[in-house]
Amino acid sequence: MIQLTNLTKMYGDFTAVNNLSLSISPGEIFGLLGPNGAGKSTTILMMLGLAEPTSGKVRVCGVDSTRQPLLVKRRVGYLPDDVGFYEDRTGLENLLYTAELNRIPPAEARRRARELLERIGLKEAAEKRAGTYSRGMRQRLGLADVLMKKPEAIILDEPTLGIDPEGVRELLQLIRSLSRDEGLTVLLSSHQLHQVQQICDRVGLFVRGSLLALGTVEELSAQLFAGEPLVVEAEIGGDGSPLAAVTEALASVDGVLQVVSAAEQPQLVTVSCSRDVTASIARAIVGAGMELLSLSKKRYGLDEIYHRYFEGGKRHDRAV
Ligand SMILES: Nc1ncnc2c1ncn2[C@@H]1O[C@H](COP(=O)(O)OP(=O)(O)OP(=O)(O)O)[C@@H](O)[C@H]1O
Repeated sequence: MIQLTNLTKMYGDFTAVNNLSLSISPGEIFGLLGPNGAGKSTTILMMLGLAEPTSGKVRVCGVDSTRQPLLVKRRVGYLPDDVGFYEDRTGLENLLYTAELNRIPPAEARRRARELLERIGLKEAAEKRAGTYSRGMRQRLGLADVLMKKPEAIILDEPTLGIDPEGVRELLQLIRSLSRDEGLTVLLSSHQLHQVQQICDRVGLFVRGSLLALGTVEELSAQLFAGEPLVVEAEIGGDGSPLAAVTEALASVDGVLQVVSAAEQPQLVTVSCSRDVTASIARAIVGAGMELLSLSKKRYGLDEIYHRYFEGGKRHDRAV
């Protein structure tokens, strides 16, 4: 449904999107994720035919967006991060105006608008002026607006921005159920991984114009943290700091790279290993007469992805 092939966009010497290849299937909900300035909006503009790629190809709904931008616009719904409505017209009137622009016959337009307003939870507010809507209500009206013309795919740029947590939850569930019920392909961009990952079938992590990883959130963490040392955490009973004793006990365990503990939690000893030697660690600690309260493998997940890539932590330069 959406096919990007070696897509690159330069602004002068600056590469905003670097050789991006991506394929999104019909009915899929795909999250294009990345921190501010990653190149998400630039990619979306190229998909919509609103920006010309420096090189590479972009096809949406089988149409070359660069060559036939008007055709793409007819088939794809686009929700920008801040939707413009006629503030002094009601929600319903705004939808009817969109219908008119898309040459939808009046009776059908009215039926569809009412149906959508109910679906998005704005039935009661249908006759209120859009200028009085909250940010969350505006985004939901925006969603109804893009659905008026029955698009095959919708592209949402930062749809959850500025909405309170309950509003975010409602909006995301709405996007998911619309996609499922109508077989709609959804591409959404966000720098809020925690929020959107729950509804995305797959995500692509985009940093400084390059796609660093692609897949489900689990696959993403496996790709991003492959080659990292395995970390095992051991909780040792008793008073005082067991660090010296654990270090000595593990000195002969092949595969152990480093043994550390934090001053504020001396009983919790963190062991970095080049491979999974959890069982040997357990044997060595117990064999040295210490009380092993717990032993667990630390899994890299959303928190680490978030910290490392979205909050400006250490950056990987490996691209897929
Ligand atoms: N018209 C332009 N001219 C020059 N540089 C641009 C232009 N548009 C975007 N950029 C630069 O390209 C990079 C990517 O911008 P883009 O808006 O695509 O990122 P983004 O991931 O959508 O970020 P945000 O979440 O902040 O919108 C940024 O460094 C931005 O400053």
